[in-house]
Amino acid sequence: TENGDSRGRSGSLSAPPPLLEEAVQKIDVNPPKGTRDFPPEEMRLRNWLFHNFREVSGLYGFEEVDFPVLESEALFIRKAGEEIKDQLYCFEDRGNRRVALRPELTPSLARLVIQKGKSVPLPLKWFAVGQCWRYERMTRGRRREHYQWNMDIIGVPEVTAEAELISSIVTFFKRIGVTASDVGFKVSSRKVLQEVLRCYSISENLFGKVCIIIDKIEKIPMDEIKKDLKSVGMSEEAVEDLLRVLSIKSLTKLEEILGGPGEAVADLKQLFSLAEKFGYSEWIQFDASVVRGLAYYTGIVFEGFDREGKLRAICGGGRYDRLLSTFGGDDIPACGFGFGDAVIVELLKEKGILPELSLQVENIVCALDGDLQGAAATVATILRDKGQSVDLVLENKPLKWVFKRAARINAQRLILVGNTEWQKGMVGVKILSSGEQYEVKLNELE
Ligand SMILES: Nc1ccc(Br)nc1
Repeated sequence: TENGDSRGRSGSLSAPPPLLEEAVQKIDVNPPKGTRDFPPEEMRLRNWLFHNFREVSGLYGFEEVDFPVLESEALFIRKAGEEIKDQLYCFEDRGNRRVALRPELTPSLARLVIQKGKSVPLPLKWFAVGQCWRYERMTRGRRREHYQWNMDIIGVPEVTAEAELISSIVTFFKRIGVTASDVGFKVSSRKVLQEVLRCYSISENLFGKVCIIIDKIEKIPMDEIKKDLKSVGMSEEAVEDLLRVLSIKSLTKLEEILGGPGEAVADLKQLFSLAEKFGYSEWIQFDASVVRGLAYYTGIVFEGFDREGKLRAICGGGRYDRLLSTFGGDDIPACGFGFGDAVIVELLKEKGILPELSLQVENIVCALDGDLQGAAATVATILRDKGQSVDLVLENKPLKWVFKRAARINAQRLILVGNTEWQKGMVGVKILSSGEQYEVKLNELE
């Protein structure tokens, strides 16, 4: 050892020196800023939520897909000044590649669709549940990760695709006890914006930038919105007209203002008619101010909101017909949505409808004597092979301790392996809800 002293940590001559003297380095046991752990109770809630995501996706015939959390940074570099780009969790890896933790799932999905090419016949109905990241200055103390449920329909240009997607979210809400009195969907189309900008012969390449500015309409002061719109080249008159159009809440009014039935109005009328047929008319409303904050949307956009107006958007989505071609793929129409795992939980808490989810174990098996631990393991295996859940007590513990643990894990039955019974090939069974107890032959235990 360094100091030539052969005594170990205990200082006695006999103890050998410790094999590896690791300096104790007290670590921060909290997760990194903006991230969450999921201890058992939180994990049960998350699993319940994801189970409903998956069940609904299955009801709509969607197939699950997934992608790496780490993507090439290039997938998310768009020049429209989106928040998602400003907060990209990006870095240079050891191979000097620019990479990023994905801030959303849609670009990865688009990449995979292009990669698969003709080998996957259209239309595709894919869903994913994945963790997404942003690097935000912690000044606002907001999270840096959340899980998103995405559903996307690739290869369907008709509005039936958007109507189907909104239907799937309505189905999800109904499954978890959220009603049309709790939440709604604001629906519009970016073609509204397009038609206004065309009136002022504002070039299409400003379209993305203008959308991103408009998306902040409820987040920053109106004069800042106007200043930003002018800074991208819009005239005073164009800005005033645009803002007037965006305040419209009726399709009829929109048609008047736009001077007749254009594509935007036609699409929205079809969507509202399909909503009637799907049976979710009471869940949706036209609101021209909805543009969503992602540059790639090209048509109908929608967002789920809580009617009390206390929470941020619950979910959002829309049509993105140009995204695949901007990645070098074919010109394939697409639409989809993202549904985060955080706001919905806040809503359930607000409404007092969080599900009661507790650990449920069918059996707790305990050896009454130290030398019966092996016998207890045999009993546990017999039950598990029959598909029964078993918490096997792994040490010699007093019965008081066993009963306390049985209560904590909500065990339904206590299986006691004692010498007297075991000699007869039997075990003791206690039904913990009723207190009823009896002995049963091992080969009759079920
Ligand atoms: N896009 C994104 C990623 C992570 C969080 Br938290 N919120 C939004």
